[in-house]
Amino acid sequence: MTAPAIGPTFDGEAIIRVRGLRNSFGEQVIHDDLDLDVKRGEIIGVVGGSGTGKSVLMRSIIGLQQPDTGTIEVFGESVLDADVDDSVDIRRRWGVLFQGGALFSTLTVAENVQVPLREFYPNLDQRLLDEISAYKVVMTGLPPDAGPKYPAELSGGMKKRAGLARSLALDPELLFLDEPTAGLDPIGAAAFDELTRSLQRTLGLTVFLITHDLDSLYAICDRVAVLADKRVIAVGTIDELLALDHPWIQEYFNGPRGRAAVTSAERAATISGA
Ligand SMILES: Nc1ncnc2c1ncn2[C@@H]1O[C@H](COP(=O)(O)OP(=O)(O)OP(=O)(O)O)[C@@H](O)[C@H]1O
Repeated sequence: MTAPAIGPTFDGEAIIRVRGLRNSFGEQVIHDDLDLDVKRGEIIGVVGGSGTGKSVLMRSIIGLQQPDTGTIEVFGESVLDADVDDSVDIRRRWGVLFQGGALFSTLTVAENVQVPLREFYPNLDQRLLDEISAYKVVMTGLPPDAGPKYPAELSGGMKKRAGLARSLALDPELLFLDEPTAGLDPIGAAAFDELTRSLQRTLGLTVFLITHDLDSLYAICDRVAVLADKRVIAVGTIDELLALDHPWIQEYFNGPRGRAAVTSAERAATISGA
């Protein structure tokens, strides 16, 4: 069964297409008959209560979690049936920022950015690796002298940017971000949102964004997918979701934090339009 179709009919190209996904750990069923389409070029926010399986969904899509059943296509290719060569070709085209950044603590920022480059292009010479990593560091708003620093020498916001720089190392078409603004103060989080939006526009990225941050949803997401009851119960713009009579959706978007996010989004729109 597909998720309720709400809002405009989806007629664009699906860069991610998930059908009938089921994931379980022992007796615990996380997803059951989950469907989701992600359109090329959009920022899709993925929300849901804690433990509803947002990260497991992302891990399934990127091939780190073998589902019980279902199909997952990315770039029109089946992720689950891909042979080793196809799998490398697919993985080369996406970047991932895991929850917490997951930087290698014993490597500098530049070396962290070079990890995927070395993995996928083992013959690149060191000068080129240094040039590419320096470019990615600056692209994510870090000062150029951040390259030789170790993660422990960076602030929380800088670590996130370093993780983002690494996820962009291979010039991906598709970016997976798992709670990128968690742990940042509101100003740092807003700056990271702005960076995500600007990179998405400049580089023509599609972004799969798992977040609890209502401000991020309002500020940068084109559509939002809601996980509940083991599946995606609705996908649409926030206005479209607000029109649905689902208790979790109403509580989430219309609760005190949701209303505060609307106010701050309206304020930001007024300032940028002034
Ligand atoms: N490798 C694993 N083995 C067993 N259970 C797991 C494993 N990975 C995830 N789970 C369980 O699957 C459920 C969904 O986890 P997941 O991390 O996807 O939730 P989430 O929606 O991302 O939550 P949060 O918003 O708190 O990060 C949780 O109950 C979690 O304990």
